[in-house]
Parts: sequence; C-alpha cells; structure tokens
Amino acid sequence: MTLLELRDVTVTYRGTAGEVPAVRGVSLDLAAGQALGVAGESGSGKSTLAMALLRLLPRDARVSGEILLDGEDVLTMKWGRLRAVRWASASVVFQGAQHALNPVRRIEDQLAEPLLVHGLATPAAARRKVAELLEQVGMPAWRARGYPHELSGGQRQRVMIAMALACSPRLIIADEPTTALDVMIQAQVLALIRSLIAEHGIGMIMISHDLSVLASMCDRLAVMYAGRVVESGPSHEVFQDARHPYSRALAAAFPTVGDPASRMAPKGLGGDPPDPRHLPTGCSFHPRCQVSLPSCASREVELWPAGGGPAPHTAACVRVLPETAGAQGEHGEEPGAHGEEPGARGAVSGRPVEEVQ
Ligand SMILES: Nc1ncnc2c1ncn2[C@@H]1O[C@H](COP(=O)(O)OP(=O)(O)OP(=O)(O)O)[C@@H](O)[C@H]1O
Repeated sequence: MTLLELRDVTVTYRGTAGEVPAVRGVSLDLAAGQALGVAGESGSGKSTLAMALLRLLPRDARVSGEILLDGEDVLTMKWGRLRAVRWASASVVFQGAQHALNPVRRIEDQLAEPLLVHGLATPAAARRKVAELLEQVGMPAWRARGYPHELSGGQRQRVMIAMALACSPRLIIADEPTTALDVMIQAQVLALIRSLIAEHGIGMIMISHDLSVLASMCDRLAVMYAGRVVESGPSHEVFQDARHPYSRALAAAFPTVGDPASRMAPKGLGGDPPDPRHLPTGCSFHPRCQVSLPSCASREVELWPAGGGPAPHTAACVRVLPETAGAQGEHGEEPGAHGEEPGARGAVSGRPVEEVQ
C-alpha cells in the first residue's frame, strides 16, 4: 500500500537574492513500511524536499505539485488537520536535533508533550509511555527524570528518536539524523533506527549526502542533483550498478560500509554543484560529466527505465535512452565515433516514466 506519493513537487524560494528553484518536479512513491533514501551533494534540494513533506518550509518558499500522505494532500490540508498529521502520522528527526531539546525541562515532560498535545494519552498513561519509549531507544527509564545536559549527544539524539516515535507515526522523515555524532555513535544510532522502523513497520524517508549509509539503511534510493531526481531504484542496484554518471560518482566518492579496501581509496567528484539560480542549459550535470554527449548541453532527459531487475529503476540520462546507449562521449570513454549521438532530437525524446516505488 502506498503511504506517500509525491507528484511533480516543485519548491522555489523567493528571497531577496532572487528566485531559487531548489526542488524541480520531483515524483516519488513510498510504500508503507518501506525506507527510501534521498542522496545528493550539499545544495541538491534534499532538506527542502524533506521540509516540504510536512509544510515546514519558511514563508518565502513556494511549493506546487501534490504530496499525498495516505491519499490526503498535505499541501492543501487545513491548518488544524496539518497539526494532527504532524507527529501523529508523520514525524521528523533533524540533523543535530538533539540541540532542539529544551535545556530547562525534564526529558519526561518533553517526551510526553506530543502525546498530551494530541490528546493521545492521559498524564499517567503518558508517563508510562515515556518509560517504554526510552527503553525502546536503549535508555533506562530513570533517565526520564533528568535534564538534557545530563546526557551525551548520542543519548540526546536517542531521546529525539523516542520523541519521533511517541505518537506511533506511519512515516518518519530523518534528515541527516546522525551527522552531528561521532562515528561509533553514528553506527549505533543508525542500527537503532533501522531496527525500530522494521519492528514497528514504519515508513521512512532518510536524507543524507552519504550514499553508502543510505544503501545500508534503505530499500530504495533516489539521487538528487540540482533539485531533480536523476536516478531512483532498489538500493543495491543504485549503489552497485548506478546508471546515471552522477550517482556513479557519488557512490565512488564514499567508502562502502564493511569494505575496508574501498575505505582506502574513495574517489572524489570533481567540480562543484551548480548555483540553482544559474543552472547550466540542458542536463544540469553535463559540465561535470565524464561521459557527456554533445547534445547534453541542450537536452534534459526525463527519468527513463534503466534497471535490468524486476523492481522499477529509472535514470535521467541520455545514456539510458535506447537510441544513445553505447555512443561515444566527449571524453572518449565509450566505444564508437565521437560526435553527435544517434537519435538526438534536441529535446526529451520518447516516453518518460512516472516514478513507481
Ligand atoms: N530559505 C532559503 N532561501 C533561499 N534559498 C534557500 C533557502 N534554503 C535553502 N536554499 C537554497 O536551496 C538550495 C537547496 O538547499 P537544501 O538545503 O534543500 O539542499 P540540501 O541538499 O539539503 O543541502 P545540505 O546537504 O547542505 O543541507 C540551495 O541552493 C540553498 O542555498
């Protein structure tokens, strides 16, 4: 059953620095109980997309498209309904969220708050639930009486995960949930998140710049570049057999979890992501692409079937189009003659696909 459907979601910031098209026409689906990882470099639009899901964007952001949570469009929901949906249906764990705890309130009061605000428990039942939540995240119940400053960073992030679980949501949005933690604690917190979502059948959207972490945590991956999804498919396929050159570079830029050899020589990705206010023409990735074709400078390709397996796998690259597969690139990596690729028509050709996950 589909838990979350994004249809052509576009977010533009209209600030003093001009219009910033941060997210451009993203369509993705998430099945109930499934984990989807959204990867991309800094500035690719991941956090903007995550915030848009629960309308948490600043006032200068304009959002269009559809964000259907259990079939209801978050973007057109009345304010009262949106308040109920936040926490109770979907909750968020942000990067460095542990700093969001109020330093002068006891842990138990902060953990009980969403339950009491949403009328989901009496004060006595909320207290029992708090003890249960702390145990679920591997902390003793007596910690409830303490204050945030008595906890380590990892413990505070565990409290935030407990808070996200408090109202038994069907969806958790985790935006770089472990970035502020040291490596050992990161691994523990990631393992905790993985076991909790599996145990409770919670759907998750996890945002990270680290494709290897996402591949180890999620069923499917979507790779964003300059505000667009450029590849989407089963985690193992996207991580080990990426079809978009950007996803391949991103996968090579990080060591593989559990593979000491890859840790020795992670390959960097050259150049910088584009300024969204001044995107290159054609494919936004073409100035950094090692296998671009001449027409990539003027041609932006829609997501197109790219995987060999049974699960949907799509990539927005001219290389996956049947008429250009095998053509030689500007850098000469592919066999064949250099020059204009066969079938290039100066625009998106053929039938693009809707994302189905
Ligand atoms: N409030 C804002 N006003 C104007 N532009 C913004 C605002 N917030 C983000 N942006 C711009 O939108 C683009 C996408 O930013 P976003 O934070 O969503 O990317 P990201 O992939 O999450 O990056 P990071 O990993 O660094 O958080 C960037 O160019 C960013 O500068």
